Amino acid sequence: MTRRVIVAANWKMNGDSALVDSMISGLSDMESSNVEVIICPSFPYLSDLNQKIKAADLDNIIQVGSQTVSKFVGGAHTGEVSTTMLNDLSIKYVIVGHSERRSVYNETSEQVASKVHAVLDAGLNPILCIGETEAERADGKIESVLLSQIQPVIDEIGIERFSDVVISYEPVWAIGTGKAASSAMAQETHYFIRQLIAKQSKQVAANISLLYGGSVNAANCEELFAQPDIDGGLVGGASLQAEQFKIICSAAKGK
Ligand SMILES: O=C(CO)COP(=O)(O)O
Repeated sequence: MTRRVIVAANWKMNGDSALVDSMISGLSDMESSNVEVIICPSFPYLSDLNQKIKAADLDNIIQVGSQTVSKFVGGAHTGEVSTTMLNDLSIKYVIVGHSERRSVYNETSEQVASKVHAVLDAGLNPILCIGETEAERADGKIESVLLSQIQPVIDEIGIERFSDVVISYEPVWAIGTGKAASSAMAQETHYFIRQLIAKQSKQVAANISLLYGGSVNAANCEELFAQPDIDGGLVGGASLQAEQFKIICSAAKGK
C-alpha cells in the first residue's frame, strides 16, 4: 500500500446513540480531501454509525473502524467479535494493540501480532498502536520498547505485508493527559520508527503511514502534522467534539 494521510477518531468507551447523531450532523459539511477520516466507536454503534454515514452521503469521506477484534474467526469465544462480523458490517479499519488493551487487558505483542494477521487475512486495515511509558522513556528504553512491539508483527506477517499496516505511535504518557509530545519529539520518534522498518525494507518504510496519537487537539495538530514523518493522527478526547475533530482533519489536508 502507498503512504496515506489518515486522521482516525478513537471514541474509546465513550458515546451513545446521541453522539452518533450529533457527529453525523456536525460533520455533514465535511468535504472530500486527501485525508482518510476514520471513526472508531464501541462495537454497539458500528453498524448505526456506518449506516448513518452512508445515508448522509459521507461514505466517500468518512470510514468506520472498530477499536479491537478477536484473533479467532468464530466459535466458542464468549464476548468476542470476529473479523468476519466486522466484514459483514462493512467495517474497514481495526485498531489493534492500543496501550489500554495492552496494559488493562494484558494483550501481549504476540497476541497483537496474531490480531494484525487475522485483520489482514480478512481484507481489513489494521491500525497498530505502539508506544512507550513514561518510565521506559526515562530509562532510555524507547527504541527497544518500540522494536519489541513492532518486530513480533513483522515476524508474524512478513515484511512485505507490513506495508498494509498503519502504525500509530502513541506515547502512553501523552494519552489522555493533555501533555502531547512536542512536534520535535514526535518527529524524532517517527523518524526512528521509519528507520527501524527501513532496515528490513526501504520500500515498506517509505510507504507505511505513521500516525501520532496522544493529546492531539485543535491547537497542536497543525504543528504535529507538519512534521515530515507524521502522516496524520489517532485522536481520543478531541474526536468526541465535531468542531474540534473537523479542525484536526483539516490540519492534515495537503500533506
Ligand atoms: O489513545 C488515544 C487515541 O487512541 C489518544 O487519546 P487522547 O487524544 O484522548 O489523548
